[in-house]
Amino acid sequence: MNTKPTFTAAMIQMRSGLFPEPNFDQGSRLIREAAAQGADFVQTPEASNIMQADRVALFEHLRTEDDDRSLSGYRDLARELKIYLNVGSLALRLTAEKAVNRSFLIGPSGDILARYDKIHMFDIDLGGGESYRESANYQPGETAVITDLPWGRLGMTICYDVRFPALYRALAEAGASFLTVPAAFTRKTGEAHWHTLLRARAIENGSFVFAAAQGGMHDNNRETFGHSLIVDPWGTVLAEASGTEPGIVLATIDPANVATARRAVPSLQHGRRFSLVDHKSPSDHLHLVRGSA
Ligand SMILES: O=C(O)CNC(=O)[C@H](CS)NC(=O)CCC(=O)C(=O)O
Repeated sequence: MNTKPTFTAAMIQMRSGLFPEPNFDQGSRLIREAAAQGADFVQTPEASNIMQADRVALFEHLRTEDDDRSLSGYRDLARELKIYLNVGSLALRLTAEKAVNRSFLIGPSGDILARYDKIHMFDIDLGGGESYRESANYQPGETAVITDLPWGRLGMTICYDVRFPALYRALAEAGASFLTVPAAFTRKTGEAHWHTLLRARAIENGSFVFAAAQGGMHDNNRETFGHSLIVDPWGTVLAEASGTEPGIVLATIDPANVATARRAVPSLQHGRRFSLVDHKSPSDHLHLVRGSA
């Protein structure tokens, strides 16, 4: 295994369809390719196992964590290739009514080192008839998760979580140098927000951001943005998929850049120095008279 101070990270861009088996074939082929190119850490996107809009069909294909063949297949693959594998997320059955959107960190032994259940549900009306109700099928997690890679600590998140900066600040304050944001961003919000949100999370937390993405037109009629990214703690994009095609992007990661960026701009240490006053509350009004118009 790699014992150098630096490592190679690879983002797998996918176009998941309606059925777990071909999705696993697509993912594992690209993971093998990444490992062949020297990747030590590989991430797959959100919904690596299935993208299915119809609830009945979705639940027909969902398995529990213990019975999921994609998960056991990815564990075997991590062991065979001796890589750290972040399966960005798998949809898994939790109960008869609810699923969970769960991200895994699998070690080179094939063991599951950490799991994270997506906290923030994408319940959105985008306009033009484009609506999402993730919470109708999925039970949100309630726990932020941090774990260890040989090269530093890793904070795990998923997709829409990226819009909630307090989660990333909590992970960075708990020691994360690497933040994972596997995603299935919509084309519309991706065009407007994807690079900005990911670079902001990297810059404000002095952390690497890893974001493997779904891309293109899926069989469930969803269109996703692609542009899988690796961002360094200074906000520089180290690698980016050029569009929506399935494939891999790689970058060499030097964990020392975390300390360098945080020394240059110590915003993590300068945070949380305020209290908040509501000018509508009479008792607090006086505090604001001087400062506000
Ligand atoms: O449902 C599936 O099949 C897979 N899961 C997703 O696509 C998820 C939940 S609907 N997508 C997002 O969170 C998009 C967030 C986004 O696009 C934004 O924050 O702008």
